[in-house]
Amino acid sequence: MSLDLIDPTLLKEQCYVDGAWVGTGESEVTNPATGAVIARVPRFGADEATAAVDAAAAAFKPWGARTAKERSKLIRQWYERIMAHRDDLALILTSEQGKPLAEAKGEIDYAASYIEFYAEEAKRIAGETLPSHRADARILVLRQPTGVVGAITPWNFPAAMITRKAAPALAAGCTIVVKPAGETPLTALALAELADRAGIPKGVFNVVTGDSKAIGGVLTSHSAIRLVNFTGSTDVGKLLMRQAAGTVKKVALELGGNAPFIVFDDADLDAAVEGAMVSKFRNMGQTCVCANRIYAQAGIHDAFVEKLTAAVAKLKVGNGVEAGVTQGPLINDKAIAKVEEHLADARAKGASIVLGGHRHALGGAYFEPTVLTGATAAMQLAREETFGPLAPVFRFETEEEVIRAANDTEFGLAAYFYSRDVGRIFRVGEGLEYGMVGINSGLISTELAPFGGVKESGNGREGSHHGIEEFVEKKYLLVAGLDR
Ligand SMILES: NC(=O)c1ccc[n+]([C@@H]2O[C@H](COP(=O)([O-])OP(=O)(O)OC[C@H]3O[C@@H](n4cnc5c(N)ncnc54)[C@H](O)[C@@H]3O)[C@@H](O)[C@H]2O)c1
Ligand SMILES: O=C[C@H](O)CS(=O)(=O)O
Repeated sequence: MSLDLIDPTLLKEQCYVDGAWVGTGESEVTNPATGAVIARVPRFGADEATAAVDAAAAAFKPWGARTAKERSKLIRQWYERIMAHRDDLALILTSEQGKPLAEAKGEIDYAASYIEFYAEEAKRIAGETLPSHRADARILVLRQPTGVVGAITPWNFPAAMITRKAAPALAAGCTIVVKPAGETPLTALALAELADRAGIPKGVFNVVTGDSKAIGGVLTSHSAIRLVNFTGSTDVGKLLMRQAAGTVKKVALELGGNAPFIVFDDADLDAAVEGAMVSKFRNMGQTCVCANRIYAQAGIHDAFVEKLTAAVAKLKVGNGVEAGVTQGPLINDKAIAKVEEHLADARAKGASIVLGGHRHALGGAYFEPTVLTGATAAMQLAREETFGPLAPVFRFETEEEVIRAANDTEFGLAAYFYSRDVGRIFRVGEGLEYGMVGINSGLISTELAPFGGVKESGNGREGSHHGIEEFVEKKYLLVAGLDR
């Protein structure tokens, strides 16, 4: 089945290794909106993954030997080709992941923004000299590329989760092997095609699809891999961390979340509803930074629930390629089952459904955007990431109580709150144990900020000048004998 692309050659059904398209399509890629098979990609294993890492290792020294300006120019050319093919990339993304086309175009812009940023950052990776302890010696600190990067990425952002790693990696002089999620390989392969067209040398950027355990086993053990860069669930992140320990690799982890979204009595209620909508229902609730628990202070609770429900009722569920659709399908039946499990548990423990609460009449992987009230800490949805269009509202009385509740989780990725009290903004902003806090905004992600979490949400930072640190090693030279 072909997609209605302007450039059909962007739909790749082979892996990209060492500048060549290799393998034959065995694993089906399906459209979650229709269940139709849209492509077949190789089911590579350990041998093919090893060949990809060997290619990346062979390309590492030559790529690192290029000047920063040369790397910058090539990375910029990759950005320009992505933007030139934005609509096709968005259609491929929606077809394999399900998000509405408008959101997919937004993701392509967001993904490209990391490449644009790090094309420039490549020229700003500077070393330093430090005051020496000896008159005859000088201390020079170099920042050199870490080495070959093994990247494993999730299905919910098939473009951005790859460029958030590949862009700083290439900027630093690293080479990379990417294993995208089995559900959404086509976007990654299209990005590889555009990297090739941009003139990124062979072996620098490689994409392999297939057996995640076998490929992950190579990416966490091959001696040439110096950084394992993972975005996905906390459970898999812990597994990869253990596997990487065997060869003492650096590990950068962007893991699961359980975001609290807090609305105080002094909030701008309309702004809070707008923020809750974008934070909760973006990508049908399938983002790591989605509001997972919505806390409404007693004074505004009922008014907030009424306004939120009215906004949710306006969401349009359907195939993401259809005009006006704001909620596509979830990625698969397993995702639906998790939403239903959380819903059933919550209702059994006293929650009430205000809106939605059922599989959508469209069938398949569609689910009604849902609002619950009466949510409590005893419910599964308070402890686990729902990853679906389920908005549970918790009532609270005091600032101290809600900070305790918000922090009562092993996760620490994103948190949000709405208040116009400057003292409260600093007390709560500093008191929340998260890597990122949105204050009076439900959308916080940008390439200009260091995205990442604490606790069991991970340890890496992606974006801003901080995002280059994972990809460089500091080495110092002590140059002595300068008095002879
Ligand atoms: N913190 C972030 O920036 C961020 C961003 C997106 C998604 N996520 C998290 O990812 C999860 C959803 O994505 P998902 O379902 O794709 O996560 P997942 O952990 O199931 O899969 C992520 C990737 O890991 C691979 N994988 C799975 N098991 C593996 C193994 N044993 N060895 C090697 N690779 C393996 C998958 O094929 C996929 O490519 C959610 O928890 C979400 O919060 C976090
Ligand atoms: O799902 C995780 C993504 O990192 C969300 S965002 O697009 O960066 O906000």
